[in-house]
Amino acid sequence: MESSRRKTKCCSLHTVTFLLVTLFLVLFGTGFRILGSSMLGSRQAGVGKSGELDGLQAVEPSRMVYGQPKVLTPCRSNVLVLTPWLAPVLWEGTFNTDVLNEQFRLWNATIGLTVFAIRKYMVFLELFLQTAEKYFMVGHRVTYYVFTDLPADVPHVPLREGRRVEVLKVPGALSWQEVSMHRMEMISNFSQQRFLHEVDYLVCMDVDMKFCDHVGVEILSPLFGTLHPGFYGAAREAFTYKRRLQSQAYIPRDEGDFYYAGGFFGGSVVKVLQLTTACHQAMVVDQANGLEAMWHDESHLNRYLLDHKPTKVLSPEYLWDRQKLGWPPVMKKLRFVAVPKGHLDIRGS
Ligand SMILES: CC(=O)N[C@H]1[C@@H](OP(=O)(O)OP(=O)(O)OC[C@H]2O[C@@H](n3ccc(=O)[nH]c3=O)[C@H](O)[C@@H]2O)O[C@H](CO)[C@H](O)[C@@H]1O
Ligand SMILES: [Mn+2]
Repeated sequence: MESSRRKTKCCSLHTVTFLLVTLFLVLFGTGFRILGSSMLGSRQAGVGKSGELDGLQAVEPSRMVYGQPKVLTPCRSNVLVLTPWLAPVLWEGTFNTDVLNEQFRLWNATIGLTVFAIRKYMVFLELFLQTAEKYFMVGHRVTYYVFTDLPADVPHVPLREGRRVEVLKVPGALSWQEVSMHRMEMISNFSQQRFLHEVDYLVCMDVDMKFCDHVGVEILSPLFGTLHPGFYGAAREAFTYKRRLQSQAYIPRDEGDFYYAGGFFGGSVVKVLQLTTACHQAMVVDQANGLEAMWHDESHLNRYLLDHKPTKVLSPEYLWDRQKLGWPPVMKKLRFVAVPKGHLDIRGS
């Protein structure tokens, strides 16, 4: 009797000890993991505190745990993930945001975003900036370059740390086609004067849009374009390229890789400077010859990106129109979508 009670006592003592040890290990383990992940940046960037070794400093190797890329299991089987010139095509499921963020944070790159809000298009700017603060390059340094004829009307949107708005005053008395086309000229001029000295990358976007999901450093590359949502499944003959032989934007029917959208392109400042300068010059030549491409700047962008292959191509997840196109299952995320606009109303002066 006595021995069985002692046995029970002994057992419960063991159980308590076991539980305490387990609790200690779990807490210690979790604490260590939290500490480890929060220290990842500093460990990668520098040296451990106790890392003095005979006057030499020992650098702890960085450690990051994430799912293994599987050689025999393609990340997406129903979409093109690589162009014939080996540029990645960005779709949800093809990249790991944590890995990319870690790489870019070490480098501390600054991203410039150019957006035009001229005349009535100012109405789109507040939602654009608010949603950009939620989804665009979160955790990185961002400068929004707002080109406008109405500097006093630029909304004051609360910004995260390391982010700012720069207002650039430009003339406003242009038709909407002219505004759209003059963007190339203005981005080119400001790239030379300022952007080259202020930011590492430029991302150029339409303003009549809002962010709905993550758009991060995965897009950054020397030169990138975005698949137009209306043509990603179409044959090249159906693309609305400029088909007049005399135009600088001319593309024959048996040429063309993709139809890129005018509303989202970018790259390093040098590459964007080259692109916008070339497109602007091509438009000047066309104008002198009495030609205006049907899709204006977009036609010239397409000609340029055919000759200068982009180093990354963004899928239509990055530029979508839900009103026109719904939400097909191939789009796992809709990241940046059109805000409906009454064309005649908004485009009038
Ligand atoms: C999503 C997309 O790929 N859009 C392209 C498409 O039409 P969109 O119909 O999207 O062109 P749009 O009316 O949005 O004009 C392009 C952009 O120019 C700016 N703007 C325009 C007029 C104005 O009065 N004030 C002003 O600020 C504004 O930033 C606007 O977002 O084709 C255009 C050329 O025809 C451009 O290539 C656009 O980038
Ligand atoms: Mn637009």
